[in-house]
Amino acid sequence: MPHLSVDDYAIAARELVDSKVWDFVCGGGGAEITLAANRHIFDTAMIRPRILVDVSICDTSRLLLGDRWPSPIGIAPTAYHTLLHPEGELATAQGANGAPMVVSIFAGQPLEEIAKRATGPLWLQLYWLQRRDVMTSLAKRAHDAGFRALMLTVDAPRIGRRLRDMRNGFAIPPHIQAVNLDETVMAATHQPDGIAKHAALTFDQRVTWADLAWLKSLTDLPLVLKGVLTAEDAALAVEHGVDAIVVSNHGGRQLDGAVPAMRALPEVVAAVDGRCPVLVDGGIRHGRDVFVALASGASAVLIGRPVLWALAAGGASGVGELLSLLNAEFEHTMALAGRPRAEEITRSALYG
Ligand SMILES: Cc1cc2nc3c(=O)[nH]c(=O)nc-3n(C[C@H](O)[C@H](O)[C@H](O)COP(=O)(O)O)c2cc1C
Ligand SMILES: CC(C)CC(=O)C(=O)O
Repeated sequence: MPHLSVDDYAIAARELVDSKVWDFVCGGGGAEITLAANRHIFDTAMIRPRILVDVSICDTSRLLLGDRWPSPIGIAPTAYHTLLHPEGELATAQGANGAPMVVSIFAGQPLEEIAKRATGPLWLQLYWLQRRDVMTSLAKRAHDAGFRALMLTVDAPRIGRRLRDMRNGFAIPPHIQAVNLDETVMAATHQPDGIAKHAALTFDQRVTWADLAWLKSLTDLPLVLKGVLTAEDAALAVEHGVDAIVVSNHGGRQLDGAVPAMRALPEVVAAVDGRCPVLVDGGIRHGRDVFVALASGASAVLIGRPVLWALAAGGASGVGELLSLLNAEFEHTMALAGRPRAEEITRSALYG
């Protein structure tokens, strides 16, 4: 059966993936209020289509941090792709078909091997570890392997209370390893509730804005801050020299009750006022959602769980097909909305 929607990948993956891993991937924090709210915004957004416009060519490409992306869709950082497919991030990078991929600090494959299989720009995502020597070495390895940016995730000084994982006693199985970190850093991860335990032991909860200068000094790569949800923090991010912002609540996995990323997006875009690109993630499941995010002021979007579903269902080709589907849906929306160029996807494209 061809996969005609992102949901089709979820249905296919659910058949194949262990139920505890499924809950880890699909679950959120607390009562999953924010997880549901992320989706609700897209389901209620309505487009104002223009008519009698030449839409024979719709340009989906975007220039971001010096790279041309085939579409405004990138792959969000998600840990342990080897939980979903034996080749893990190698398959994802190959299947990206030119789309940018953010590699998680908890990737299951070595950065250098992922770089060899990459088809588009790679960014490396970091959590702030107490072991700064480990961060230094990761940043330098990413730079040397040709990664194009570093991303610091700032919404997880500790891990959200993920009730599904707690009820399941979920632990990362011993054969699944965050191979870019040494075993002493990772030891707690394989115990029950290990993700939260490991983060409590290894993440630095004392980090503040003043520390960003140190991270920036490690390489000449642009720094992207992921997990911004307010105008105040967006303004601080720009003041501290951040090169791009991702408006994100971590796919509803961290603070339950946090504002949906799409609702926070307009105030962040206003505060940034064109000084750096603003990306958004959380709940994007259709090319139409990409259009809505761009019309709300985003420069680009990142996709999390659907990539993992496609990886589980079809490896590299599954990921490639998923991204082609989302891009085709986005291009189709541009055409039927009568907005064939990026600059026409503005707030006026949305109702209300
Ligand atoms: C299984 C899983 C693992 C994740 N791991 C990371 C991670 O290692 N680093 C990070 O910054 N965000 C991580 N995230 C959050 C994603 O980058 C992204 O913010 C979120 O998935 C976007 O929402 P979506 O899944 O609804 O598209 C993870 C999300 C999931 C579902
Ligand atoms: C291993 C986890 C800390 C990765 C993560 O960010 C998540 O599960 O949301």
